[in-house]
Amino acid sequence: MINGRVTVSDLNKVYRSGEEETKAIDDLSFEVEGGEFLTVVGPSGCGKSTLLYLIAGFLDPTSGTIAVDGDPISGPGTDRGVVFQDYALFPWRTVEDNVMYGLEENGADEDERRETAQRFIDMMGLSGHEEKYPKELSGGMKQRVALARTLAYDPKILLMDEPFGALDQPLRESLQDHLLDIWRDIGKTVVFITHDVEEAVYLSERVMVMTNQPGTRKSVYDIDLDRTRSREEVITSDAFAETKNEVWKSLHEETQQDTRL
Ligand SMILES: Nc1ncnc2c1ncn2[C@@H]1O[C@H](COP(=O)(O)OP(=O)(O)OP(=O)(O)O)[C@@H](O)[C@H]1O
Repeated sequence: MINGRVTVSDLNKVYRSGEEETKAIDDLSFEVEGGEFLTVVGPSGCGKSTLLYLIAGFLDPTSGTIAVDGDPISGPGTDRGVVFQDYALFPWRTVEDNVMYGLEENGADEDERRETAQRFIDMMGLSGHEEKYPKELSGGMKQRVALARTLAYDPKILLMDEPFGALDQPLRESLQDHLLDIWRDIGKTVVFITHDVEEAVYLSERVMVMTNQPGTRKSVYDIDLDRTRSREEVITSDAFAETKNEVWKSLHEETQQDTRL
């Protein structure tokens, strides 16, 4: 059964260090359908990464629940895979060994693991680079290794924290298209975080805009674009421009109120 529905209910997160309290997430509720691509945008510091780490199970909520297919989570699990902006690869492992890492726990023998890793290395266009180390790779290649490593252990849900934020525009666009192809092929739920409204609208089926800190849901947009068309046709269409403007306006209202600026 492939599903991957994420249900966030009455979520609150307060960070405490000594006397100081920071309320990062305030009473946030939303649902992501199995197989859906949802992007979260919001002002800096509104709690986007916190939200992703809570869904990943790396952090515990102060109150509220997060459920996957109806079961409340109580920590990290292989049903959820995280891709970070800074790749988080093991520098001492080759590309192949990085991709094989997530498979080491699941009981498959070495040949099986190698075969699975190779499939995802090929899928990400990294064939021929199996024996290289992260320091020998470009940023775009490192991010493709990180994505291959996460996809290889077959999580139902991909949690992506500004994964293309460190890349230049052409690489960013090429990885966005690659991600969309993979998402269409293998049907994962994606929760994607970005600062970039154009990226959000281009990639997603829905975009959620968060308020200023403490972050909660401000607005949600259904993105209704003809996905059978090329990037150029989509990006230059009136529908794209209109949707992008709406999302931008909603986000801009929040950044205008940011007292730290
Ligand atoms: N470990 C921590 N201890 C205390 N406060 C924290 C901690 N991590 C985050 N915060 C605070 O919680 C709030 C939300 O942070 P978070 O990193 O989730 O926001 P963000 O929306 O991802 O920001 P950005 O877009 O700038 O990356 C911020 O005010 C931040 O300073």
